[in-house]
Amino acid sequence: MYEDGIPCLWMRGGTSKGAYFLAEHLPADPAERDSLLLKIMGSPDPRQIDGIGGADPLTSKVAVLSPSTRADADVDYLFLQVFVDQAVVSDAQGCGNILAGVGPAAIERGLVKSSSGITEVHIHMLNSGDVAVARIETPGGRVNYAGSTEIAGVPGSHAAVPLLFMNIAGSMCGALLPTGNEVDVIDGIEATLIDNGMPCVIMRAADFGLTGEETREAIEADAELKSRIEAIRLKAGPMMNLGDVKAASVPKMTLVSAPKQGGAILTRSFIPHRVHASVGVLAAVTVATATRLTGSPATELATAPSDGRYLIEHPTGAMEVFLDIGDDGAIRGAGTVRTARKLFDGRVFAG
Ligand SMILES: O=C(O)/C=C(\CC(=O)C(=O)O)C(=O)O
Repeated sequence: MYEDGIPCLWMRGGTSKGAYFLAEHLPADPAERDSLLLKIMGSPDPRQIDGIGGADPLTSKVAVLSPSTRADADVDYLFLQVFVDQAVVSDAQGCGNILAGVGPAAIERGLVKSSSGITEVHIHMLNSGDVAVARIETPGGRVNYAGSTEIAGVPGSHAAVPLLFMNIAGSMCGALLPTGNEVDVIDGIEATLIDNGMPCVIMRAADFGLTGEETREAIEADAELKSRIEAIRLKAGPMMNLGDVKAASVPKMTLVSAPKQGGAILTRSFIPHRVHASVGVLAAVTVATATRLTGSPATELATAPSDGRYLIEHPTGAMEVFLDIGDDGAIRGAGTVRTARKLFDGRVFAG
């Protein structure tokens, strides 16, 4: 049935890359769909040599788009993480980086009608049930990818894709603080279990003997550190209402330290086994949110900005996220700016 290939847009969204499909072009049955996606990406194989995946979790991602089932949205977006070296496809998280390509892809595919100038796309994120708003440059009704916006972790400059999130607390865990505590202790380590768009476990890098400035490669080479962090993750999963997370890509294990480049806080994020080359969008929003608690390890290390603009430092620079904080101190919304680029439009073959 798929011998003639499947229409596929290969796009960079923020600091990630992924395959964007229309749901109507994929099997409706999730098990059949996932086994097809594993073949397309070339998983399981650390090199993904027989597929289009980039042998890194950040380049082994899928967006499935369909007409929106909600009156307040233009398009439905299901995010799927295709594991590189395991035969696993997970919908247990969303992805704010791949989200940056959803508006452009929906317009390219005719799912969303463009305006001349800026097209505002309301995106129903199926993984969490929340709606995000993306503003896409569409001069003359065509998506424009060129521009002067730079984001850390991506060479060059491109058209800005502002993203706005509302009511994302408890996106996958049911509550901002799923255990009801600002701090829990797991295996002797103080941790904030929190979800403001992304389930994260936030711990001090110093509690693992790290400065927080170690490279992605150095951290990944430390097998003992990785196994301590994985043991904590497996215990945190059920505490966060995520159940058994052995085969899930969440929670993200985030080590924090005092900022080193004038930002709000420095991060190293396990996603969950490899270390992120930068930081996830919704993960950055969640870390910024943790710095506003009273007792979190993130709070004591952070330098709080006065204007709601949090620079979340990461291995390749810093990501700015904006928190819209009400007079009562509650976070009403969050935003960031990403860029996206269409890399390839064609048909992909599953073999
Ligand atoms: O955490 C990951 O696995 C990678 C992500 C997630 C993301 O974007 C987010 O947190 O919103 C990414 O940077 O693409």
